[in-house]
Amino acid sequence: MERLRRTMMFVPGNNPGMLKDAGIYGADSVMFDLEDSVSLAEKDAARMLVMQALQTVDYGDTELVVRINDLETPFGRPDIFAMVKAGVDVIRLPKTETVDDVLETEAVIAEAEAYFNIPHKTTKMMAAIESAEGVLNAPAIAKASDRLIGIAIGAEDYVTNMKTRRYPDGAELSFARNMILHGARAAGIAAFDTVYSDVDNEAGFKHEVELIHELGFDGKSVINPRQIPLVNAIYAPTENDVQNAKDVLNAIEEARIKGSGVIALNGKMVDKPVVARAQRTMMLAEASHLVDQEGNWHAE
Ligand SMILES: CC(=O)SCCNC(=O)CCNC(=O)[C@H](O)C(C)(C)COP(=O)(O)OP(=O)(O)OC[C@H]1O[C@@H](n2cnc3c(N)ncnc32)[C@H](O)[C@@H]1OP(=O)(O)O
Ligand SMILES: O=C([O-])CC(=O)C(=O)O
Ligand SMILES: [Mg+2]
Repeated sequence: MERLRRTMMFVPGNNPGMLKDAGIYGADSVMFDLEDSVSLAEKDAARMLVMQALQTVDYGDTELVVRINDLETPFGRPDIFAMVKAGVDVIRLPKTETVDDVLETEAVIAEAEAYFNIPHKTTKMMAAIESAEGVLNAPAIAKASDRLIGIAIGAEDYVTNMKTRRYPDGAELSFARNMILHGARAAGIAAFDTVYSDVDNEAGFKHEVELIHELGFDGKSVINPRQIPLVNAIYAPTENDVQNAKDVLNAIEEARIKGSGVIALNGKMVDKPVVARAQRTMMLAEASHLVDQEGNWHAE
């Protein structure tokens, strides 16, 4: 079954309390940060702390991601070696601009795996795109390595590069979001939306999540545990969605028995793409524990 990645929670790598408790809030993935939330003076200490957390804390089946410093900095290479050694699931490359950025990072990951006798390609990657150059290269970046599980937009750096700022309607991100989504879908990998920094603005956050859900993003980076249930609520199929999906699947089965690939259900055409969407709804409902294995609704 496809892995759910609705929420990926940033956790500053220099905060031992947050690192220890990061797994308890129900994020699908946690992302320990060694990059922009850590000051230069704390880079080495944060790397040690994150490594220790990965090796000692039980995060259950939460996906473990680390945002490293890029290889242009003196921290990038030691970050990769430490995280590969500690068994991180995914390394997130920040500020990715070109295919070469991905390939250079991948080469160091492969070197670290060989050095620590870890099977080749154990460590997955994701690339954050945070500039005009990166956005224009998004489709190629998404196809640059078979280690990539997804690409993400990093809007704070992106709007800075674009000489604008973030606005409530998100018009300034429209082109970048669409490039990243199309790049990801064309490569068959996941697309992640960016952080929403105004943590106390619940209405504004929900508005943004509704927009990115409608566009087709797999999920969103979050910076605070309070944002997690808000994303999950918008991504969860409703009981009505599940019923409709089941009706579609039953109707197409009836059509198949009659030797047809198309049938009308309540006056609407049901054919292959409608069936594919219904199957995805059932997959999401099952992965979100809203239905049992027979597809019966059992949420409270
Ligand atoms: C542009 C970029 O690069 S964004 C990525 C880098 N930025 C980050 O990683 C920031 C991460 N987030 C944070 O540091 C914080 O959530 C802030 C500063 C935004 C808000 O902090 P607060 O107002 O203290 O948050 P809040 O009061 O909601 O915290 C409630 C609890 O959740 C914990 N918590 C808050 N954010 C996080 C987090 N990101 N990860 C883990 N735990 C967290 C707090 O430690 C607190 O725990 P406690 O109740 O045991 O004391
Ligand atoms: O990737 C993110 O969502 C956070 C980030 O670094 C940015 O917005 O610049
Ligand atoms: Mg950034």
